[in-house]
Amino acid sequence: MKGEFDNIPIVDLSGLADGATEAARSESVADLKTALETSGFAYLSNHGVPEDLVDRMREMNVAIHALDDKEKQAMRINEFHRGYMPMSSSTIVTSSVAKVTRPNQSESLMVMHEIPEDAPHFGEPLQGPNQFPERLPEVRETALAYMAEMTVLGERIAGGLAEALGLPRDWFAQHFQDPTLFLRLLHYPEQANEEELFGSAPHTDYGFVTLLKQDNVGGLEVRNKRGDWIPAPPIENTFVMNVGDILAKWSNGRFVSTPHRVKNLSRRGRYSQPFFYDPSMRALVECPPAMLEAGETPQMEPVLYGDYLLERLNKNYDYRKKAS
Ligand SMILES: O=C(O)CCC(=O)C(=O)O
Ligand SMILES: [Fe+2]
Repeated sequence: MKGEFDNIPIVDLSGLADGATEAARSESVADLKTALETSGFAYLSNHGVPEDLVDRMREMNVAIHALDDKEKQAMRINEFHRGYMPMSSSTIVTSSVAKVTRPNQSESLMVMHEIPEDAPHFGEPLQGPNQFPERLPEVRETALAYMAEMTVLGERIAGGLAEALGLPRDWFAQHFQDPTLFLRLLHYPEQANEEELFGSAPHTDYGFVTLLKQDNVGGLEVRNKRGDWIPAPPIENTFVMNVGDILAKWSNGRFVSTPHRVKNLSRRGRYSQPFFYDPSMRALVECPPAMLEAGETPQMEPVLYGDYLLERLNKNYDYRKKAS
């Protein structure tokens, strides 16, 4: 049943790899389906992303946040949502989970899909240049390689999700031709243990799926139906995957977008790197009639993913509020 869970299952994704047997594929799809219908969260093992690349990305994340403030400010977030966000610059006011009043205790570098300057849509909302630290040229290279691998994983997962919904394997592909990709390189300093003060306040994610790598500090928690916060500690060689709001709507509520939060009460900094795999800005998100059962009606009005996303971003990030 939805929301009834006390732990987050490990789902072996080897069945989604190219060349896997049909039996292995069915098993991965079935396990993914159960996890996403129940908790909306899963640890993914055998995901196919090289661990040395994941480790290099983590090292870059640590190096970025060790830069001095001047270097960070030089890449301060631009109107295309790319660059450095200082501590306390986002408050998740759209959270349906809690009334969030205190800003998140984190700093981050937001990297998105690259747009060549001569691309016809360069300059449109969220289609502009990334910003990387001048002193660390390897960051760009590593982030782009990491996003490319994570996109392959996202595509595989989308194939599995389509099958779990009774749709053809490639059903989502048409909506991900120019996927909207976010790689957020986060640092949560040690924080005070105060009420309503979080590294990341209780929220659900906006998008399709989130694929998170965290270090070994811990502090991520997921809320079940009873209202208990279930810890989601790191498990080696896995990603934590969760369903975002747009996938929950798209699947007519089959998959659940579950509240989660982060509090870093350890005595050291915590580093994490969520990758958000989202549809093209122009994708029309509309519940596929083929997945509806007799008598079932779509719960959502069709929406352009780009419109939906911009509305959320404009409300939650300080740097966008003046413009909106
Ligand atoms: O850092 C984490 O563990 C989770 C971050 C998160 O929930 C988010 O960025 O949406
Ligand atoms: Fe999240």
